[in-house]
Amino acid sequence: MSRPAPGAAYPPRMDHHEEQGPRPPSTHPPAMEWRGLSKTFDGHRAVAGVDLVVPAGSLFGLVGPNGAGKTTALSMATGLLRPDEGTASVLGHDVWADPARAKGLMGVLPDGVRLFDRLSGRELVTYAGRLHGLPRELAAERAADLLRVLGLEAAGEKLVVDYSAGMTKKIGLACALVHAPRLLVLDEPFEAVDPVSGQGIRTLLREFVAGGGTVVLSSHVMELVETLCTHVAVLAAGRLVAAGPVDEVRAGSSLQDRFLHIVGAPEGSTGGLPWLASSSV
Ligand SMILES: Nc1ncnc2c1ncn2[C@@H]1O[C@H](COP(=O)(O)OP(=O)(O)OP(=O)(O)O)[C@@H](O)[C@H]1O
Repeated sequence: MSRPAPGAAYPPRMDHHEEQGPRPPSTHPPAMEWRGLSKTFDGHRAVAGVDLVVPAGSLFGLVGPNGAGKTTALSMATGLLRPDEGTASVLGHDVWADPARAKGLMGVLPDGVRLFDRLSGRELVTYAGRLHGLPRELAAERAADLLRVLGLEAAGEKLVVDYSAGMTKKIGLACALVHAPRLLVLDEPFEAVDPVSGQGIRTLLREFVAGGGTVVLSSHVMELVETLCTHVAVLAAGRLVAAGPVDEVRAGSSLQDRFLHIVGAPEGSTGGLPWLASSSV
């Protein structure tokens, strides 16, 4: 799809109250909807009025350069960081006005997960299930299933503090899945994960969507987003600069090329560090 004018919201923001009257109740609310989400840190607008609609049943990739505001936006949208302005809803439930309902529908893998890492992996996933109200036996059964599917069975009794970075990511994903949410929000779920596990997670996410779920994930790996996701949004400097079905956003190019074009990557040599050349010593 075409790139909105710089600073423009996607989809175009409409004042329903003034122009359209109150929005009619929908029987099929989007899986996630952001309206005017904004956050400023120390005078820096990390997220600047972002509107986004995530259709139910989509596998939605969120991409953008380092510091673009992806984690900040996802944190606001999942109830981890209060927005300065704007709203976020999950399947029609406002995340900040009705947090218990919205959070019950969501499974979240935040960036830099802070886990109860003095528990074993099995205990942690079971505990996450209990926090979501699952009976003890069911939580334990699902924890066993998730450890198996994510290749963590052998490490199930090991303390999470002793897990590698990739194992920690996978146990965080297991915690996000244990209550069978309708929407998964995953901040860089493939970071530090080995290729075999990565393939397993791709399959798991596809099956989750085939079973009626929706996934929102952030990633820096364009090939992964291009092959896995149905939709993509590009954030740059806190603003949404493109969004839509992957084929529309990439517009005949690879997503990588389109991304570089959209965010305005510099071309050619950096020309900046001549002292790095071996020949200079
Ligand atoms: N707690 C904070 N205090 C101050 N500034 C922050 C804080 N969190 C984020 N920022 C700033 O907000 C901006 C957006 O950061 P954010 O982590 O959301 O970006 P990102 O797109 O997730 O980046 P990356 O791809 O590197 O993970 C950056 O300029 C960052 O320095």
